[in-house]
Amino acid sequence: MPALASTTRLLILAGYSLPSHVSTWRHSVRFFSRVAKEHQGPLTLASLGFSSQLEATTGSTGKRSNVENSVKLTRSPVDRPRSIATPVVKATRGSVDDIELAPFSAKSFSELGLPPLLIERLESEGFKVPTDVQSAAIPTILKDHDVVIQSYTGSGKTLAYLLPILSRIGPLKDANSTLKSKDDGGGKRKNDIEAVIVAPSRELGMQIVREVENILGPENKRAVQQLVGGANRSRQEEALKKNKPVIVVGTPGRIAEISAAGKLHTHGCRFLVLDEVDELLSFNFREAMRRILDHVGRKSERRTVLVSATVPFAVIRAARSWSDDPVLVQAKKVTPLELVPPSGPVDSTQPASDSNPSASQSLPPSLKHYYSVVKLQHKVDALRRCVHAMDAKCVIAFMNHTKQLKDVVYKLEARGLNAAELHGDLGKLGRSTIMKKFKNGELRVLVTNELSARGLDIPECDLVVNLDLPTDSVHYAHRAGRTGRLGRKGIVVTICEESQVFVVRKMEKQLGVAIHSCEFTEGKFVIDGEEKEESTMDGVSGSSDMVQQACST
Ligand SMILES: Nc1ncnc2c1ncn2[C@@H]1O[C@H](COP(=O)(O)OP(=O)(O)OP(=O)(O)O)[C@@H](O)[C@H]1O
Repeated sequence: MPALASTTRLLILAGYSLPSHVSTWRHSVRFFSRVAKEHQGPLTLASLGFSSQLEATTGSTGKRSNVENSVKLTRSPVDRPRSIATPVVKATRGSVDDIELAPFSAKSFSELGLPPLLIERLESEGFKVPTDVQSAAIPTILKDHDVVIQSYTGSGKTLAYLLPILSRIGPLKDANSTLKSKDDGGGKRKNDIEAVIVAPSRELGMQIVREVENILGPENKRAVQQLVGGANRSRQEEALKKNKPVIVVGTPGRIAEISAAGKLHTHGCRFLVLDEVDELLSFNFREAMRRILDHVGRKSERRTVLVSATVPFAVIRAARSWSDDPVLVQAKKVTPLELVPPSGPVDSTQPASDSNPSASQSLPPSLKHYYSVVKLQHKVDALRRCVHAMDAKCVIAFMNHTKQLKDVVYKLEARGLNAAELHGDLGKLGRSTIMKKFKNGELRVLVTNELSARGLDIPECDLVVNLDLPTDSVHYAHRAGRTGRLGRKGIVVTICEESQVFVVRKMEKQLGVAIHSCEFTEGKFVIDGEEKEESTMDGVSGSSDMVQQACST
């Protein structure tokens, strides 16, 4: 009985009172898995016709029973399946008026069980409607589950984990939240940090800090402290001592360093977030990550959140060892980890197919992909022609080697394009100055390496160019995801040599997207062959729409 099975699975995750044989979380996962295996498919909240209104209830049971006032999802007034078709939502936030394809499903943040103070702050910052992944992740984390969040680039994963955290700790937390706080006699020391958020780059770390500060508001900014590498360490340590923040956000090396120096107390940490987790698993971060994981308390006593647009199976393995009965949260879908196939939930290294439909789930659907074949020595000129033909205003060009960036910048500037290089060898100040100039439109082209591929949120970016081929489809996805954020239109152009076209074709298959061949001649963007008509309608004209929108924001 598939319908019954699905409903039961929904009820379990949604926190409905369960029959006594599934009254504990462990039981429920086992039961859940059994039913889900019978049913063969992931849990879908919206498709089963439940609204995500949350109400306080008492008597929560099971492993998570330390949540005395837990929340439960209630049925919508009309108890029948709601359409899962993506609604067209007009953005209410000032700078995001151009959102056309925003993947929202819950109608408001208040439906998700967030405390009133936090909702007020969200509204004053212009956040009115949660995205799909936020609609799925917020109630799940509020229900005290460990999660792996996977959703395409620019879909709002940061707020998806920040909001449930801020509703449990810090100045905006739910006044009725009865989770043991550090002052409740929970055995924690006064200066213990309550949430540790780790990101692989300084830029991403700083971006997350800004997002937390925005939500907290100016009077509460001190509740969060950045601990990113490249910045003055003693100042960071001073700030920790003086401000006693509840949240720290930083890069693995710096967090590990300050922790090893005994200046950061994270043993009582209640939330550990690993953003861009697949990157954090890389060899470079191994030692620092080990230190962090060894000093954030027991996994049963904290909630662990792993996040990325690309989730290879290594992440699933890491989640199993670092977190406690985690679930995989995707937009409109929550799946127990034991049901995730060994190929991974989003295996962008394998061809997209019926059996691997999720390969394309790391890319925003609104993106258009093209490639252009040129000789090696004409690549930079092709980039220049591409920028002009698209009339793009905010362009990120990716290369593989830091040494070549400067040369490209010189060539572009010599042809009248404002450009700058961004890479890890620049100091923190230099990097942030360039980012500022790029964001405020002083620079038209940012020439960069893999450093900028992960997590950077520059909503105005209307064109991404691969001046060198990315090493694989995962890298392609993260680079491409710097444009087309939150439902905006975006264009990705890969400039390559004839001998590299087969690599583009391979990534096309793995990602499950069409990458059309194109040229830039006489200031025009020309799509080759039969693809021309289709793309001219919504690609070329789309690009000029996009550019106008980018200009107006
Ligand atoms: N509910 C919302 N309403 C309006 N804007 C939102 C909402 N949620 C997030 N945003 C904005 O959308 C943009 C993208 O969000 P975010 O950076 O969290 O995406 P992401 O999924 O983490 O992307 P990536 O995978 O590239 O890291 C940000 O500018 C953020 O402020």
